[in-house]
Amino acid sequence: MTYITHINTFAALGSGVIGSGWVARALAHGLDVVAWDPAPGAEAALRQRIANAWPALVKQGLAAGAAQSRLRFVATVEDCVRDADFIQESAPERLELKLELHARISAAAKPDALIGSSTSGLLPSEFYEGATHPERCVVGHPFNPVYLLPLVEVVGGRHTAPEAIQAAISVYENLGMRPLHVRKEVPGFIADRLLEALWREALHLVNDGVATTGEIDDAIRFGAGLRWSFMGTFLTYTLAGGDAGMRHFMNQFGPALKLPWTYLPAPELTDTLIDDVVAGTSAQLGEHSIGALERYRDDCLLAVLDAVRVTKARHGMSFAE
Ligand SMILES: NC(=O)C1=CN([C@@H]2O[C@H](COP(=O)(O)OP(=O)(O)OC[C@H]3O[C@@H](n4cnc5c(N)ncnc54)[C@H](O)[C@@H]3O)[C@@H](O)[C@H]2O)C=CC1
Ligand SMILES: C[N+](C)(C)CC(=O)CC(=O)[O-]
Repeated sequence: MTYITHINTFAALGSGVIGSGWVARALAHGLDVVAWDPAPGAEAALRQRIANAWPALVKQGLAAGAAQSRLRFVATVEDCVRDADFIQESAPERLELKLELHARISAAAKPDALIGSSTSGLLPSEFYEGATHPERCVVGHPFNPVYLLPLVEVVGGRHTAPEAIQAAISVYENLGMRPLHVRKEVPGFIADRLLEALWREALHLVNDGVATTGEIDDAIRFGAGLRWSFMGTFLTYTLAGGDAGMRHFMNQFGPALKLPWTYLPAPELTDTLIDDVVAGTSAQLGEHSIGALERYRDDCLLAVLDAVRVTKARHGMSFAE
């Protein structure tokens, strides 16, 4: 089976925070967009959100023919999806609601139109259970604001065809995104599992009176947050091991996982796990030396710091705010 990957018409169901972000991204890429949301006043709210996002999209660069006027708001699910080449659902995070909605969407859609859900963690095998042609149904989990952040996690369910995953990846790439195929259908996928661990600890810190929410946010935005924009945790910690890299880092800081600093259970640091981590980070290092990556990291940090400073000043803020 082949799926539609050359998209002219993008359908968006649910036009809240995430749905409106998808609409903005699709419009900025020069597509026709059809949207549906059952809430009273949803169309006006959507158009307002798009207008608010548009200056950033103009700055980023619009595709030829991109226009806010290419958005059409319709009255039913069926009108929204009937002629769509690609469908993205961003309805509330409730299993029963998504189950019922996807049965309706998939029954009315073209059989070769891919269907993506923005869910943050519900499992596609569960909420696509009643779908027609479930083999073309995937999760495409985006990050807020959807019109600027590139990451989209692509997850298949029990019935999803491997070709549908590849086709969805190709569609998201054409929308300027950076798809990440989550190969196992696990709750929270990859990114939210990481974010939730941080979030849970942040709430413990507040609950225990250790720090205010502002202090906790400062702990992120003046430290790890700056480097996370260009280097992930594994490679960052490889550099933190000095010239000896990840194996030295694991020897030195691995035992602290058992103290424990967090309220979450730590994984067993088996030889296999350490070897896998070392092998993975070695592959990430490739031909680069630690020194070269340190220069790259520092260069990036300076550029990010400068960008943040200049942007804050433009908005009337000091760097420390
Ligand atoms: N807010 C976030 O940071 C992120 C949310 N998501 C996911 O995106 C989805 C939507 O979340 P948000 O946009 O944050 O929620 P939201 O509450 O901002 O928007 C949900 C929209 O769905 C509409 N709606 C209500 N019943 C509906 C139905 N039966 N069918 C279609 N639409 C319906 C509501 O009127 C509302 O406009 C959820 O699955 C959520 O897990 C994914 C990534 C990030
Ligand atoms: C809070 N959240 C789980 C809905 C967040 C996400 O899913 C991704 C994001 O934008 O942080």
